[in-house]
Amino acid sequence: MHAFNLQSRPLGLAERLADLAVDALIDEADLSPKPALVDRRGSGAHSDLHLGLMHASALSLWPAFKDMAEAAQQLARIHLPLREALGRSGREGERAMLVTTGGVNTHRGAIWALGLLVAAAALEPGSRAAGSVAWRAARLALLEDRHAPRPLSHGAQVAQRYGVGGAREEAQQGFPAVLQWGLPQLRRSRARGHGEQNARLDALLAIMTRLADTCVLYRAGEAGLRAMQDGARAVLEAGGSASLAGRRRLHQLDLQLLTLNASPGGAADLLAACLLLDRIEAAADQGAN
Ligand SMILES: CC(C)(COP(=O)(O)OP(=O)(O)OC[C@H]1O[C@@H](n2cnc3c(N)ncnc32)[C@H](O[C@H]2O[C@H](COP(=O)(O)OP(=O)(O)OP(=O)(O)O)[C@@H](O)[C@H]2O)[C@@H]1O)[C@@H](O)C(=O)NCCC(=O)NCCS
Ligand SMILES: Nc1ncnc2[nH]cnc12
Repeated sequence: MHAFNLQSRPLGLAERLADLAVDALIDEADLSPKPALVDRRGSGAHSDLHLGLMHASALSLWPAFKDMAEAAQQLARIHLPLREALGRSGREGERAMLVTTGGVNTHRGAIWALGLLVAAAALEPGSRAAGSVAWRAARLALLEDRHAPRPLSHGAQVAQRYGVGGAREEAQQGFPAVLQWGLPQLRRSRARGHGEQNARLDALLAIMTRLADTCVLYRAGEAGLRAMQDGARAVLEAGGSASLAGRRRLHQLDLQLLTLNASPGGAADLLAACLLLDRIEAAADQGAN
């Protein structure tokens, strides 16, 4: 079911992609129990976030995602004018998010990742394999938007301090955390019959085993990042979130990350990217265009 399918006229491609992106964000927010993140149980390591705010934020981004997909359809190739059009829509999306949340950053990384992916999918509607979409998104991310402000963001501070590439590099490399870890784990856990919610949790954990999450680094340094990566690996090695041993480990990881104030917000964004790519590919399998 999609958030905006209430109108009677058939939806265009850009609208359907925006629906899929918003759905992926809402499904990520709802997924529970996620370690130290906002979910149905509560606010995790965040004092300024809650589930209703995550939903409202996701819904506020629909016009920006639609605009990005439309720009890709209209400009129809990977070049600077498209990259800069995406930057404008992305900044417009950030403004809408901040108005909706009263100034709280809920989805900055997600606007970037899902925006690029939505545009990449709209560029070539017949080519929706996850790897192909991510590769086009990477080529877009490699173009330098001349109008992008360069604030000393948390990500930029962490990049200077620890020499990690963060959200920008993850996109420029074609979303390896999603393509190599999240998506294969999602599909493996589904194939083992673990149930959709457990498969999504396992995909999040698989992303957490590898990601240099700048949110975690900013809040909890390298010790926090190690705790996130090692703890996520321990859950998967114990059998994943569908097993009793894995659930016990997941509970321990939740407590540990809460103690460290280490929220894996970047991994959460990339889980949403993973769900989006999975659905775009499934739409292709069903012959949608
Ligand atoms: C290119 C940008 C993504 C800017 O990147 P930069 O690193 O400079 O900026 P940040 O503001 O730090 O945002 C990056 C967000 O990306 C997520 N993330 C973190 N690590 C990774 C990773 N390795 N790979 C992918 N994604 C990652 C993460 O987002 C989540 O965390 C957010 C909360 O973070 P923060 O504000 O630090 O919050 P708190 O710790 O809670 O702070 P306090 O409240 O405690 O103070 C949350 O929003 C999640 O989404 C990082 O935060 C891009 O934004 C950009 O250039 N935009 C310009 C517009 C544009 O061109 N758009 C293109 C449209 S396609
Ligand atoms: N569920 C979540 N909790 C906290 N930060 C997030 N950023 C994106 N999704 C998030």
